[in-house]
Amino acid sequence: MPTSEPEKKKGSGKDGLAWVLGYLRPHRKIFIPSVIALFVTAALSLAFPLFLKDLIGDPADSWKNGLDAAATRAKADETILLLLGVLAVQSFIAYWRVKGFTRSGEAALNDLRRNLFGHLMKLPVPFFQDQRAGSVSNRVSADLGTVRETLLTTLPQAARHTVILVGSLVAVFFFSWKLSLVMLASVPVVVLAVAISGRRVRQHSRDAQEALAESGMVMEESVQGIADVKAFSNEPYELSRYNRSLDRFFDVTLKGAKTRAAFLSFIIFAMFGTIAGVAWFGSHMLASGEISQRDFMAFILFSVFVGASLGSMPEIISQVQAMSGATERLRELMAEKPELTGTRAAARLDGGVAFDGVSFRYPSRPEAPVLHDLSFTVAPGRRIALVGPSGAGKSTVFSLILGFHRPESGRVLFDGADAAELELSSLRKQIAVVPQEVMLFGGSIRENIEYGRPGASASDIENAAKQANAHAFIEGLPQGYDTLVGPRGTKLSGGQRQRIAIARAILADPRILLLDEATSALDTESERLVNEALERLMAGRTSLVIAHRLSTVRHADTILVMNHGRLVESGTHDELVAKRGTYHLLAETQLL
Ligand SMILES: Nc1ncnc2c1ncn2[C@@H]1O[C@H](COP(=O)(O)OP(=O)(O)OP(=O)(O)O)[C@@H](O)[C@H]1O
Repeated sequence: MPTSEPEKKKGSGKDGLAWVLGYLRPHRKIFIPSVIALFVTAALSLAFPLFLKDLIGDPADSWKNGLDAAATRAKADETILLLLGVLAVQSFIAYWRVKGFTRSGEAALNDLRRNLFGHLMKLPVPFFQDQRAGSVSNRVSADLGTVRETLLTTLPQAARHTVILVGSLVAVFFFSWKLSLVMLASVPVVVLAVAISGRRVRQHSRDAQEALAESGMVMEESVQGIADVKAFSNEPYELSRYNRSLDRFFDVTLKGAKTRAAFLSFIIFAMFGTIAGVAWFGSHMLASGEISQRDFMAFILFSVFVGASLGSMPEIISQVQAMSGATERLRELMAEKPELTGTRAAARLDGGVAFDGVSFRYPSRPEAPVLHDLSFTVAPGRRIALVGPSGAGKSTVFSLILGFHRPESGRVLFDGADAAELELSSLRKQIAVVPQEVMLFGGSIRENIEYGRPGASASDIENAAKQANAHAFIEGLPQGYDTLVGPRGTKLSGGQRQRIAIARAILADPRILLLDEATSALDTESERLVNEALERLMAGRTSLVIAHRLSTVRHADTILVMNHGRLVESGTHDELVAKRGTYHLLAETQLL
């Protein structure tokens, strides 16, 4: 994530928790009863040691005190029935609690996921250009996974263990304050250990998350570019890259594991060592008749509960800390500024486009100016060819027209109105792009064409395909319009993909057309079909074409010749040829 954004919210763990809990607010009607049920079941689980101490302790005491064995048995029968009753109630409530938690938690998480995705969609193009492939999506899904785990598993656990801890502590003091004091002697040591290692555990978990996301990114890059990977026989290289990132993850995890392992083993020793010590002290008290068998049993059972709850706290704390790291990153993402947009909705455009003294450099490379004081005017309905050597800035002109970037100085104008004042979405709806390398979305051909105007009728889609010279070949496919095409349309040829993109643009019915002509040659028939489709698409619309073919430039009303981000020549083909300047050179050397 770029760090240049001024508005970065660095929340504390508590803020992060409050942020996540904020998403639970709309679902409180289910969440709050679930929390209450959680406390009730936690409290009820204390009944277990309470009844158990009677079952185990009473017979021993009555035997010692010479009481009637039959009465003791009857009391035990009564106790077990009560205990089973409590367990049944506890299980019944637990069923609803788990359901309620899952329902409200997952609903809240879905709201969060929706909000995040909605916000991602609003972020400016440069934000994504500055990221490596998949890094945003990988990190978001890893972080959401952590938040989910904490919300649905760890927080309920924390609440349960807290209730059990407090209840058990009250119980141990009640049954023997003397033994309790012996037991509690170890608590300050444990608290200190938690305080010291907690921060380190948190840092390690954040590092581990990042390292894992990094390896996910390597996989994503390799999978996305699989054709190139194979073409260059670079599988071993990619494997070694993946291995390196896994090793890094492993190292970081191991480092974290050391802290956690040391912490856990310390806790285990302190905890169970204390219980053993207490049992020893208690048996002395028992021997001198200072405590009854029943109370001693109660004390031991509740101490085990105290130990178990305290023992689970480090895991809970480290998970909550992991969540606070995850929410911190998610909130940073939410704090990224959305795309700047004007407020005035662009009315139906005539199609006039102009650059007025536009200078521009990419924020990621501020040292390299890309456009210098570029000015040109395109009258509505005209056809403009942009030519120039590679890196001249032609695609950048398109990006500025689409509002992906804002000029550093100067203005981009539509029908004379400053683009900065116009609402981006209303503007983009009137612009269509036919890129050089057409990427089709995973889905049917119909859906891919419909992307130009979501909700278009089947007949509109077919008409668009007919005008784009695509209908015939689509009908020829076994599943026709329902044929599924891969994310990159691998099942279709370049020319076919282009005609689908043209059909999409025809359906969108834009006023302005941005066309990046394919450099790769199509066979003559395919090229004729594509050109015919393009002619129909361009008719009556303002078209800007990054041209690579002489036939295209010949038909342009005006040719803009760019070099090093400047407009060096403009005019018709004949005028420019006569000038014997840059264009002439480009045409001669077939560098168009
Ligand atoms: N996202 C980006 N971040 C930084 N620099 C960029 C970015 N995109 C393009 N550039 C740089 O801007 C300059 C102009 O690039 P642009 O893609 O507009 O040229 P072009 O004329 O379309 O070239 P080509 O015909 O090869 O596509 C180049 O020097 C390029 O390296």
